[in-house]
Amino acid sequence: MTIYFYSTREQYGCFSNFSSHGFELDGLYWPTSEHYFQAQKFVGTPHAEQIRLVKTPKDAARMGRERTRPLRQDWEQVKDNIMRHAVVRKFQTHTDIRDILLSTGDEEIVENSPIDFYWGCGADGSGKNMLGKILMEVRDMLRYTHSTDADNGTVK
Ligand SMILES: Nc1nc(O)c(N)c(N[C@@H]2O[C@H](COP(=O)(O)O)[C@@H](O)[C@H]2O)n1
Repeated sequence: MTIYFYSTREQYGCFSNFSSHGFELDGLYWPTSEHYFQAQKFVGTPHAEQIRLVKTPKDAARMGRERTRPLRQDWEQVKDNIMRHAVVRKFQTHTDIRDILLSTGDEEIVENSPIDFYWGCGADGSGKNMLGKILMEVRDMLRYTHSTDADNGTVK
C-alpha cells in the first residue's frame, strides 16, 4: 500500500524535510534537511549562512524561495543531488527514523503535497514525486549499509 506523507504532525511526518532531525554536513550543523536544501541555493554567499541560522524550516523555505537574490546558476542541474545528500545524511544520523524508513519495505513512498508537482505528487497525483523517489533510493541504500546480520544479530 502506498505510503503518503506531508505534514510533520501526521504519520510518516519524519519523511518530510521539515521534520526536526538535524545533522552535520559540509562541516556545519543543519537543524533540518530543509535548511540544508534551501541554503544550497545560495552556497558561497552570506545568505546561505543566514538560512542555516533561522529557527524554523518554514522560515528557511520562505527565504530560499525569495527571488530577491540570484539562485546559483547550476541549481536545476544540482538540486536533486543536493536533496539526496541531505536525505541520506538525515537518515544515517537518526536511528529511530532510519528504522521507520526501513520498516516501509518496498512500498511506494509519496510526498502528498497539493502544491508541489516536482518534489511531491501535486494536487492531482501527476507530480514527479522526486522526494518520494529519493527516499526510496535512500531506503535501498540503507538496507545494505545497516542490515541486520541474521547469523549473529549484529548490525553491519
Ligand atoms: N510543507 C511544504 N510546503 C510547500 O509549499 C512545499 N513546496 C513543500 N515541499 C517541499 O518543499 C521543498 C522544496 O521547495 P522548493 O523547491 O524550494 O520550492 C522540499 O523540501 C519539498 O519536499 N512542503
